[in-house]
Amino acid sequence: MKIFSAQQIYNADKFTIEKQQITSDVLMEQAATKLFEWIHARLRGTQVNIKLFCGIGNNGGDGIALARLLHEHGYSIQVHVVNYSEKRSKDFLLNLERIKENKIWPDFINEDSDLPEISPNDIVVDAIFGIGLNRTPDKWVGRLIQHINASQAFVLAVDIPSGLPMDRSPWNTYYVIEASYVLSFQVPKLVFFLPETGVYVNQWELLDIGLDAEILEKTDAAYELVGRQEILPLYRPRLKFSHKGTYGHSMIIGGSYGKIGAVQLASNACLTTGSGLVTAFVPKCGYQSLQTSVPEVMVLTDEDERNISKITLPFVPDVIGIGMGIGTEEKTAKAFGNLLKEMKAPMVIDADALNILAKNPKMLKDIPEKSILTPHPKELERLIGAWEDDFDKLEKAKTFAKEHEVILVIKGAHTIILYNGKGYVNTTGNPGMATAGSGDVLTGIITGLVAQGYEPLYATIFGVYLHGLAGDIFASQQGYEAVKASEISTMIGRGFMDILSPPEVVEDREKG
Ligand SMILES: NC(=O)C1=CN([C@@H]2O[C@H](COP(=O)(O)OP(=O)(O)OC[C@H]3O[C@@H](n4cnc5c(N)ncnc54)[C@H](O)[C@@H]3O)[C@@H](O)[C@H]2O)[C@@H](O)CC1
Ligand SMILES: Nc1ncnc2c1ncn2[C@@H]1O[C@H](COP(=O)(O)OP(=O)(O)O)[C@@H](O)[C@H]1O
Ligand SMILES: [K+]
Repeated sequence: MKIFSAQQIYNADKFTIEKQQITSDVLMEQAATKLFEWIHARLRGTQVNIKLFCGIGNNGGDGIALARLLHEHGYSIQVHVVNYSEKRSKDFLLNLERIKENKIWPDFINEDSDLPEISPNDIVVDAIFGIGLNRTPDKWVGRLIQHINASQAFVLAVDIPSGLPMDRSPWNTYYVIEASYVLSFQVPKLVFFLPETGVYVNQWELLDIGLDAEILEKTDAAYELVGRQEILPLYRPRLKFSHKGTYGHSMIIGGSYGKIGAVQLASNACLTTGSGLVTAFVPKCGYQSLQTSVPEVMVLTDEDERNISKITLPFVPDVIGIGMGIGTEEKTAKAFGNLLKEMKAPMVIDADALNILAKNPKMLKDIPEKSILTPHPKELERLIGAWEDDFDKLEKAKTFAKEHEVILVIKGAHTIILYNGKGYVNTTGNPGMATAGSGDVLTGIITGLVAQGYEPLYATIFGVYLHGLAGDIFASQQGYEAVKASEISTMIGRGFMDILSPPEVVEDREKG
């Protein structure tokens, strides 16, 4: 699903109005009706105080129109107009007139007004600012936002939590609504998925307000949200008359004394994802434990006992996954540098192999085309330098990925994959996966998919999704705390089954 910028949403808005020959207030009414239906389906007339805080732009207009619909259906409402500017939008004013015709008299909050009381049992509708926010809210509006956040009431944000800009981190982190739930119009917003801004969102859901399909289709979005719908077409079925050679030979290179488990995790995940053959290359000390723990994996050893010092491959693998537990010793860095020069097929580069690259930027030019780099935030910083905020990070990372022609995976709660100027935002995974070795499993999964013939970009998108899904399935059975990297691998098979199962079973995963 495409993620639009604010400007693209305004364009889609305008296009819809022109093509469908409607007026803009009709679109607002559609939006308000969808909001109303969502609330009504859950409350079913329950008597609870609904306090609507409405700005003076179109987000506020949505709020006012919603208030009218709630009132018409017998709900107890109070409308507070947050009067932060003289420049009221046309459709806000129209809806203000309509609500007055219904004998509802909003309370106007200005700079010197007392803040209205909010009980923890109230429902607050946040329609103060929408996607039009372009500067920090005034102090008194900020105080109101803090007052709402302190109320403990359920806060339903319209379109986007007020105070959250669409294209940068907030100017003042206290001046942003901490929404309990966000009902967002038509398309997801990038800020929902970034660590600095996603914290204000909690849960979100999209409402289809009828923006024209043609404009949604033809707009090129810089980011795409990856759900099951995007994943299923990437799946490559296993063929009846295939053999293990059909599914590729993966090489997993890594480990050092005390860190052989990382290779074990990656090799096991690689096999479980379907790689036909897997060979691990480790320092001598890893031989026995690997042979015993993952019997399906073939093992080659370095001449060095504790570290990788010279990588000699007796065959040409289809793909190499490298870096887990490998360390950053001088001799290891040299061996990795030589391998980069020799290898033509794409590699999946992780962990200390990334740290070696960061320390030796000259090596970057030797990375095989369409290789996949999987840094966590600290490793990313070593590669691309410090950033100002999440948007700056994405821009810097995009530039890096383009310059070196690699697929860059920024790992996190919503892992983002960058390639050739475009971003793919993952939707699976959970905080249980913040655990030792879960990155090693991801490297194994992606390597296993490349081995089977998935295009590197698709292998990455599919692999990141599958990894998170396997973690989600495990967590749904045993809870977040019990998620261990090795347990994620045990659910890879269930993950595939989930991806291939009929849609109604997995519908709930499409929400945030
Ligand atoms: N296509 C869509 O998705 C539709 C969007 N609609 C609503 O329209 C909203 C966008 O409306 P607007 O463009 O009117 O913008 P907002 O309602 O977000 O903000 C109102 C205006 O306030 C001004 N402003 C920005 N930052 C400010 C600040 N810190 N202090 C004071 N004033 C500030 C700006 O001039 C802005 O246009 C969406 O979020 C959505 O709720 C709906 O009405 C229907 C259609
Ligand atoms: N809060 C979270 N929500 C979802 N996924 C997470 C979260 N924290 C970590 N992960 C995932 O777990 C993996 C951790 O990788 P990494 O930090 O490299 O672990 P390690 O180095 O221990 O192997 C990544 O795929 C990341 O996206
Ligand atoms: K809002």
